[in-house]
Amino acid sequence: MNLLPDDECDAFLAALKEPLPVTFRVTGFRTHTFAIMHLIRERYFQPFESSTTIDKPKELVWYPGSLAWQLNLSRNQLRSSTELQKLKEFLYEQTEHGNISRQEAVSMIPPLVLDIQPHHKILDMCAAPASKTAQIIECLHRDESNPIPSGFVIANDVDNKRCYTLVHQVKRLESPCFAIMNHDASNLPNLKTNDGNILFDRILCDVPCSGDGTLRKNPDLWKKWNPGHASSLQSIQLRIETRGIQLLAPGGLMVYSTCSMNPIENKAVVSQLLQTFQGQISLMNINDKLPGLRNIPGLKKVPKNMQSLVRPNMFSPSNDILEQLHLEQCIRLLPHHQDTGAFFVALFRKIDKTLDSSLSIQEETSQKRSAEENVFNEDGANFKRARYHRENPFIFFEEKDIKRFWQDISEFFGVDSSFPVDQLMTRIASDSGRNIYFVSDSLKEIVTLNQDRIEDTIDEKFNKFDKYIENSISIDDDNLFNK
Ligand SMILES: C[S@@+](CC[C@H](N)C(=O)[O-])C[C@H]1O[C@@H](n2cnc3c(N)ncnc32)[C@H](O)[C@@H]1O
Repeated sequence: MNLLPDDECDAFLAALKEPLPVTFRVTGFRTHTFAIMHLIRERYFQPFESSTTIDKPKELVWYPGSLAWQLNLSRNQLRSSTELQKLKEFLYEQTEHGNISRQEAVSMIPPLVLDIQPHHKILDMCAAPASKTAQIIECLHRDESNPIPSGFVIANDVDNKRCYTLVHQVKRLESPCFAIMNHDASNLPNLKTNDGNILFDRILCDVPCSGDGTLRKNPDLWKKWNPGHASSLQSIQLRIETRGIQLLAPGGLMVYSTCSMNPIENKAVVSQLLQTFQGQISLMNINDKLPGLRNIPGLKKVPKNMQSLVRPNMFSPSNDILEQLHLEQCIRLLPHHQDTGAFFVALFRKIDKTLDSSLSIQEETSQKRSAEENVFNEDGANFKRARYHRENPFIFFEEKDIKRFWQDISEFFGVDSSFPVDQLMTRIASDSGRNIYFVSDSLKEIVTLNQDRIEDTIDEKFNKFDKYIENSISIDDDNLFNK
């Protein structure tokens, strides 16, 4: 099929048959991050030095700060190893504390190419279970001297249950600059601010896909795979990606990624998007951003025998157009390149000029397409959209709350009088069992200005904008004093 050079086929197939090695990264960019990494190297990597049976850990050289590592062991081998008991316990414990993330190597790539800065407004369109969202939040907080950056991250997922997993994963990071939306990403509503609708500086579009890049981790996929799978997902992938471009600010970057090797979900989707937004977006070169990462350029043409379920945008455009698209700037990571799963990454930049009015940010239309049509789980299977539950309102502290609660709390914990009390909120109007949350001022603006949409749409029994604020600085948390 010409998916890879002939002389790499044997290595590719051999890698696919091997279990996936364990990879992890130490989270964040703070001083303690480097202290934890030092501890791991000095103390927990010791058994590898003396062992004759296990390979030494390998640094993922393209990940900044020497913070990501690969063990030449599968999860099962690590679980059953007595030699590595201490490392195993440490990894488990530190994962619970949010200091370590057991993330697939290739899945770490998309957030890295976005070059995230603390002032960026960031959207993660298909975010659950949040491994990349966590990475994005860490980048936003990379400047230790500024604990509440002006930027923020909105993470969205259509699957209501998976949004709770998202909450669980991300709350360990204790960021006041993070909110979750639960919505079909292909029809995401605009979010209002005092300056108009938000256009995002950075967007991660990690779409639902057929997932054949995860064959090493999910061997069951060998039995389930069929070519129609990718074809049926292509339409939603394209619609999500299109909405992403509409929500991207001029000059902003959007990364499109899949854990699929299928050109129908990768090259064909990227090529269609470039043609739709011709002259308004450009494809960026990723290779120079991650030195040391082995990969293969994006395919120029979709192999003919993959076009089993035919739509026009599954075919390659004419050679003239192809030459202008520069699809070779996308990257494909294959399992034999550096002993990982497979992945596809494309990076777009929105050209810094006013958009053609037909493509400008669309006010959400209550699309006639049923929501169910747009919902796919991780295996790409269409599932029934979960019924949405009414979420509690977001109630920011007012003068009466300050008198009733905050005085006692702040005295007890010795909170500085400069603490921005008006950025505290609760989710329950009554006094009983209240959790108190802290959000940054930019996030407060978004929550306040978009609150009405929640009620409107719930009345319609169709969830258009339903979010959970989860920054989880509860009052018994030591971090309250640091914020
Ligand atoms: C590949 S996974 C995302 C993985 C995630 N970015 C991470 O790094 O942990 C794709 C996600 O898309 C979600 N999804 C499926 N259809 C969607 C849609 N129409 N809109 C938004 N999310 C969708 C799925 O629920 C799933 O959580």
